[in-house]
Amino acid sequence: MKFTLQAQDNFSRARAGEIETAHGTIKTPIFMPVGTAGTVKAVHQHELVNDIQAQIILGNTYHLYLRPGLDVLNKAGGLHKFINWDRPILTDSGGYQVYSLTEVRKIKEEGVTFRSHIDGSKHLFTPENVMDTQRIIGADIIMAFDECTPYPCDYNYARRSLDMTHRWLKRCCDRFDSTEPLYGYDQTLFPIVQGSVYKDLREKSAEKIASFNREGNAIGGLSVGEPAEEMYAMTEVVTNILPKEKPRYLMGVGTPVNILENIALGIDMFDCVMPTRNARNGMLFTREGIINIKNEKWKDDFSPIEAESDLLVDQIHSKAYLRHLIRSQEILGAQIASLHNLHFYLWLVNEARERIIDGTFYDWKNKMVVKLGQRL
Ligand SMILES: Nc1nc2cc3nc(NCCc4ccc(CCO)cc4)[nH]c3cc2c(=O)[nH]1
Repeated sequence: MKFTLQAQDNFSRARAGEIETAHGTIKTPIFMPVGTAGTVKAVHQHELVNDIQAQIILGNTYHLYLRPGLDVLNKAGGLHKFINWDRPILTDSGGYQVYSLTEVRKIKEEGVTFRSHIDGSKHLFTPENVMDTQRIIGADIIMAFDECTPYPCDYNYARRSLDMTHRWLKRCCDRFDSTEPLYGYDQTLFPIVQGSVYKDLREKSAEKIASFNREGNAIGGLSVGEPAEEMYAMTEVVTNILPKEKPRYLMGVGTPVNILENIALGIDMFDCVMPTRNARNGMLFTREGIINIKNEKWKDDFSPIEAESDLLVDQIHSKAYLRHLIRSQEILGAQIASLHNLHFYLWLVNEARERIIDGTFYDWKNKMVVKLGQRL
């Protein structure tokens, strides 16, 4: 994997670049649609995801391991072949999903035991077997097995948690560096910075992660309920330390405003379920602000969903029609709203990229942050 920096903003830490992977080049800043179980929910034909020019999609080790399972993925020749997607894929390592999706779980030095949220069966994830699993899935970029430190937590818990994440990272690197890719193309392992909302722990973790000298670095333990100001403060501390010449991936972020503020703090890669998960209950992100399409005020508004958008469904369908579909729980409503939101997120980060390159990012970002935060 190769990262090329193409432009650096003069008034912020924002930068534009390109990441070359075995499945093609990603232009940054980038938003990665979350295709949890091998698809982007409600937008099941990923030809549609193609329409929205998604450059890379995100999968989850936890979900894919449970269903369809490693045997099927191995026989398919990996996830790319299984879902017939020939562009880059990134998989999260499962640490966060076990923490956020399962009740019964135990975290020990060896790893995490948990019960499947699907059928209650018992499983153990360790740094080693999560590396082996991500080799079988075959994503271009894979994540280290970490503990996403819960929020809030006291200082001592955060310190012990990040020390274990660092020990697990060493085990991930040893395993990854001593195994080969299974399908003939290289994969890249990103370590993950933790440290909760404690400045000194974030500095310690960022220095430790940077010392592993991997090809890209991720920031975890944020977008877990902390106030946005805390998120920005921790991102600023960490991007101060992570090497400039490597991509920085802020996990699970976020709202359009979160994304713009973190681009200005030097983040290159984002993922979040928000655009698709919130779309299903009618939350639409637009250039002018947030629309709750179920609101009475759109009942007889026959204007296009978003006239300025170059997405077909935004132009040919009205707000009134989408309101009707969502209120009627029609699948088409979820599909249109999900497509719209994904397209908006991809437009937003591409617009940011172009403005970083032409030097107009900073003023535009400050204007957009005001507009994007308002409820229409
Ligand atoms: N391996 C690893 N993965 C992570 C994924 C994350 N995802 C998040 N936040 C997602 C938060 C999130 C969840 C749901 C919705 C939709 C409902 O409004 C939006 C945001 N934080 C995260 C932290 C980590 C982390 O430390 N380590």
